Amino acid sequence: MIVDVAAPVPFTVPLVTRFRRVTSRSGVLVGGAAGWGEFSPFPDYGPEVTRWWWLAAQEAAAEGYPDPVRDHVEINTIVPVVDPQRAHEMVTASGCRTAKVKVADPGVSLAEDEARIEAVRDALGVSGLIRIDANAAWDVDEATRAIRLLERAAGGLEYVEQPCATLAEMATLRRRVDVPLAADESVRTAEDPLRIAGLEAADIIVVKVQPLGGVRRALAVIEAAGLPAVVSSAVETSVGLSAGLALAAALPELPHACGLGTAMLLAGDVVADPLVPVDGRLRVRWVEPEPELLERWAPGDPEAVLDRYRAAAAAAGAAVPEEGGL
Ligand SMILES: O=C(O)CCC(=O)C1=CC=C[C@@H](O)[C@@H]1C(=O)O
Ligand SMILES: [Mg+2]
Repeated sequence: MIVDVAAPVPFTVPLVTRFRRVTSRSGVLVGGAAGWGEFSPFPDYGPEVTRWWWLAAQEAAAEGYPDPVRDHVEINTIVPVVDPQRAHEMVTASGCRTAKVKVADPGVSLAEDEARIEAVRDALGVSGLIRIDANAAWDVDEATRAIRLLERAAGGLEYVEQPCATLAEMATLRRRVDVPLAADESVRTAEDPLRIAGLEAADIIVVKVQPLGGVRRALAVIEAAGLPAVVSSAVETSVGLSAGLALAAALPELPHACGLGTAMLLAGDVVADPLVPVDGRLRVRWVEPEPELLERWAPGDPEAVLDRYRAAAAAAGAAVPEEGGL
């Protein structure tokens, strides 16, 4: 698939809080006949992985998105590893009824995770939902112990996201604890969800559009897995978030809040009216970057960013234009 567009526009936007060991998000925006797409893989990925992210951007630009079946999507707020007071403030300010709390970060104690979760419960009230994300940090025994403690601190958990690294561990843990388990890092290729379902390793799959190569591919993966999906962002600008919003809007069933509330983790955005949830929901709409904002967020080293884009395109077996503007 080759897109008939102006050349890709590189950007770098700082994060307000360090997240996933990065302090800024860099990538490329690509405009086409159907709209705008974002290519923003995390820095540690090589072309064999980033080619999927490239395909997602091309889909948005060239084909656009499937028709939505809903006009709003319920959103969870995200609580990074911050102190309890900050966690409380973030949840209150978000207006969301569901919060996802990061836990088990290296060097952070379980007691600190408990205190953060208690603050989140206080901010949400009894009717709110709390999910936690351990990013594969625990083995089965550690996970069993931590989940019992953190479930008590939360007064009930909606689910635990990727407690352990492997599907075998997840399957064992799932038989030991009552809390539902969600697979995130274990969902990176189209085959993964099928294995998860087959091994009964998770109750829910977390799905991100860019790593799966686009909205249509993600829809097919979810259908094949036969598990409820939570659509999450890859901490993108509002252009990338709109691909997640399109996926969430097109899914026949959407029983959980989606992880698309990450615009506020960025110090700025490329669109004039960013996709920030209002009353815990995002209205389904598509966005366009503003030329002045693209200038503001132009990277110090645009060639380095564009090189990654070209390498991804080459890995995907396509050619991309070298030069141009908006
Ligand atoms: O799910 C959300 O609410 C927000 C997105 C989010 O948490 C993540 C996005 C991208 C990379 C991650 O480390 C992180 C996650 O692990 O889920
Ligand atoms: Mg996760």
